[in-house]
Amino acid sequence: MDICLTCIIFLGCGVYLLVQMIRFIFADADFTLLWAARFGSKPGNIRTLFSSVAEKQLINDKRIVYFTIVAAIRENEISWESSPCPPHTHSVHSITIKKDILVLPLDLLDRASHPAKARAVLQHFSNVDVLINNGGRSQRSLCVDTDMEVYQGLMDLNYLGTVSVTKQVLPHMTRHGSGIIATVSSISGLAAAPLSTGYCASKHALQGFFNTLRSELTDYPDISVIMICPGPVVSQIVQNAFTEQPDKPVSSAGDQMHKMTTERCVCLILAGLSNRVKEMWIAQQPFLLMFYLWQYAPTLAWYMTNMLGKKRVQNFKAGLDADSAYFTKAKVKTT
Ligand SMILES: NC(=O)c1ccc[n+]([C@@H]2O[C@H](COP(=O)([O-])OP(=O)(O)OC[C@H]3O[C@@H](n4cnc5c(N)ncnc54)[C@H](O)[C@@H]3O)[C@@H](O)[C@H]2O)c1
Repeated sequence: MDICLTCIIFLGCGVYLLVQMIRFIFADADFTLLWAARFGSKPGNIRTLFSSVAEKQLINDKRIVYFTIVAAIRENEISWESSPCPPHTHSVHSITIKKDILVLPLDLLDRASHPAKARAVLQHFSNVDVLINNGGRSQRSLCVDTDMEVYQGLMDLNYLGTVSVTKQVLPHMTRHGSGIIATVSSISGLAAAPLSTGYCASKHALQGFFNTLRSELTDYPDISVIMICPGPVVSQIVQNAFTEQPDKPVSSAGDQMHKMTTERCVCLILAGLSNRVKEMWIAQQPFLLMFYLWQYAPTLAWYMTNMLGKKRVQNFKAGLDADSAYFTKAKVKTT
C-alpha cells in the first residue's frame, strides 16, 4: 500500500513537472518574456525579434507618455533613436526631444497636482495610449528598527501615488476604449525580500490593485493592465532607498555587478508591452528561479527565502552590503 502511494505521488510530481516544462517551452503569451529573458544574451535570438516588434509598435507608431520615467531616462541617457536592441553595455546617447515628446515633471507624492498634469498631457496629445507607472523607492532596513513614517512614505509613493496617476488616466482610456496601463512592480511584489518589509508590502499592494482593476475592465478588451516584475537591475534604487528613518540615506550601494543592465531590462519591457504580456518576470538566474518557486512551490520558496534571508540579515547587521551578499559571499564592507 505504502509503495503504491509513493508511486502515485512520484507519478503525480512527474506529470506536474512535465506539464510545467511544456508550458515553459511552448511559452504562452504570459511566459514569452521569461523565455526571452532566459535566452536573451545570444545574438540573433528571440529577444532581438521581440524588441524589433516592440520598437515598431511602441516607438514609431505610438506616442509614449512617460509620467515618472522621465528622470530615469535623463539619468541613463537612453536614446529613442538607438538600435532595436540596445547593447548590454551602458552606451551613452544624446536624447532628441521631438515634438511628440512632452517632458512633464511630476511628483507622485503631490496627488493634488495629478489632475492638472493629466490635463496638460491630454491638451498636448489629446489621448494617452500608454501609461507606464515607474517611479518608486525601495527600502534597506530591518522591521524592528524602522519608523512608521518610513512605511507611510513607501505606501504614499509606491502605492497611492501610482493609484492616483492611474485614476487620472483611466477615464480617458475607457472613453477611448483602448490603451496600456503598465506598472513597474518587482520580484518583491510576488515574493518576500528581507530588509524591505515596507517596499514589499507596497509592491504587493500594487499587484492586488492592478490585478483587480484588470478584472474590472473586462468590458474594455483593448485596455491592457500590465505588471512588470523585474529582479535586480542596475539603477540608483539602492542609493535612493529608504532606511530605518525617513531622511537617513543608505550608507553604500555596494557592488551592482550581479544585476541585469538597465538597457536590457528596458528592452524586455518594451517587448512585453508590445505583446501585451499581462505579467512580466524579468530577471537573470538565480533570481528568475525564485519567481518560479514562489509561484509553483511556495513551501520551498519560504525555506529558500528564510535561508538566504538569514544570511542577508546577518550581513546587513555586520555592516556588509546586503545586496551583493545575497547569493554570493559578502566581501564588501559598506563603511
Ligand atoms: N532596480 C531594481 O533592481 C528594481 C527591481 C525591481 C523593481 N524596480 C522598480 O523599478 C522602478 C524604477 O526604479 P529604479 O530601479 O529605476 O530606481 P531609481 O532610484 O534609479 O529610479 C527611481 C525613479 O523614481 C522616481 N521617483 C522617486 N520619487 C518620486 C516622486 N515622488 N515622484 C515622481 N517620481 C519619483 C525618481 O525620479 C527615479 O526616476 C521602481 O518602481 C522600482 O521599485 C527596480
